[in-house]
Amino acid sequence: MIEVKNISKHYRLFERDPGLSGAVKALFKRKYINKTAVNDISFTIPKGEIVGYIGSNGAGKSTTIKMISGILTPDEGSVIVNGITPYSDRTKNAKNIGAVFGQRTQLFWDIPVQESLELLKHIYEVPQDVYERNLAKFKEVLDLEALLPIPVRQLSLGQKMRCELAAAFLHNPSVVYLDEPTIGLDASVKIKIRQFIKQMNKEHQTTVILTTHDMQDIEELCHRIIIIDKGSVIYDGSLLSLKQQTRFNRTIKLEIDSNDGFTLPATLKTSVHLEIPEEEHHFLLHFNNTVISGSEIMKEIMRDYLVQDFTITELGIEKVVQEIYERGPEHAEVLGAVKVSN
Ligand SMILES: Nc1ncnc2c1ncn2[C@@H]1O[C@H](COP(=O)(O)OP(=O)(O)OP(=O)(O)O)[C@@H](O)[C@H]1O
Repeated sequence: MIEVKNISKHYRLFERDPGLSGAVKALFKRKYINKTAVNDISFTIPKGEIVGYIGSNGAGKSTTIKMISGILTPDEGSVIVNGITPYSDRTKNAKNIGAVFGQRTQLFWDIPVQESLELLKHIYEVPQDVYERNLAKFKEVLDLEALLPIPVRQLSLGQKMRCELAAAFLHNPSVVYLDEPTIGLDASVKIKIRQFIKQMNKEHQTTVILTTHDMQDIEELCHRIIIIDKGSVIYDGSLLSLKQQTRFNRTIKLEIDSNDGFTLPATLKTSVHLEIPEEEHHFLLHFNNTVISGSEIMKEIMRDYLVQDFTITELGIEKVVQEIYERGPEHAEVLGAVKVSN
């Protein structure tokens, strides 16, 4: 169980006037400004949940994760993870958690992966039988066998990431923080990694906080997402409800046999948004399926037009989230996708 209560983090930044005179002035008098990276964030994550923690670049994701995992201390507020305050009790906290932080490694650069894992076994005091069982499983699910004799520095990005995940889950931690675990990886490695996270979560009830810009990761792994923007939570809820609440969550691609163009029937004007793409005789109709169904729309259109073909697609999460990022928290209400939790 993770309880985050009203945490904020401000960075103190050194500010210098431009040019040579600025550099000289700064030698004698330093000017600082405060930058708020995380602003009064609260949420609770029960045991066994996989939560996607997402936001655009610089939104404050890493800063939040660093506070929850004990690397940084919040300036205000508090964090409790399984009864422990992570930044106050770092040693005890380390035994309970696993982490993969993007480009950084917890494996030893110059020695074979197997020896790195052995060392971590001792550091985390993992019983031999648990170690052997886990290693056997990791070999199978992450396809590790061939990588174990190789030093980390000789591994490709995807190979290294598979080993990092094995290291993060080696001691059966109750909470795992994953910061961009699939960044830059090819599709087959991404699939492997997602399968592995799912399996570990299912078998051990591992709580996972996943930070990623890859919306496929979110779609496949997380029922709940927390979206932050400019340091504040702008959405905390299910992925499904985010999609449903978005202004348009479906699109009909329509091909009609008409040289006179296409106008929306009056009955659809309030519920359907028409987009006219470059392609001749093709039209896009955006709508929300909780307001009007695709078949109702098609019935109306077929009264006036000869429809050659049509397809209905669901709005991908990329689009939903992109719209929220672009509009920002101040416009999120218009989008109808906001449920602020704190
Ligand atoms: N050590 C630091 N010193 C000063 N400012 C920092 C520091 N770390 C982060 N920031 C600033 O705090 C804000 C939040 O940064 P953070 O790294 O938490 O964002 P993020 O959501 O993880 O971004 P990204 O997706 O790009 O990794 C940014 O404006 C960043 O410039």
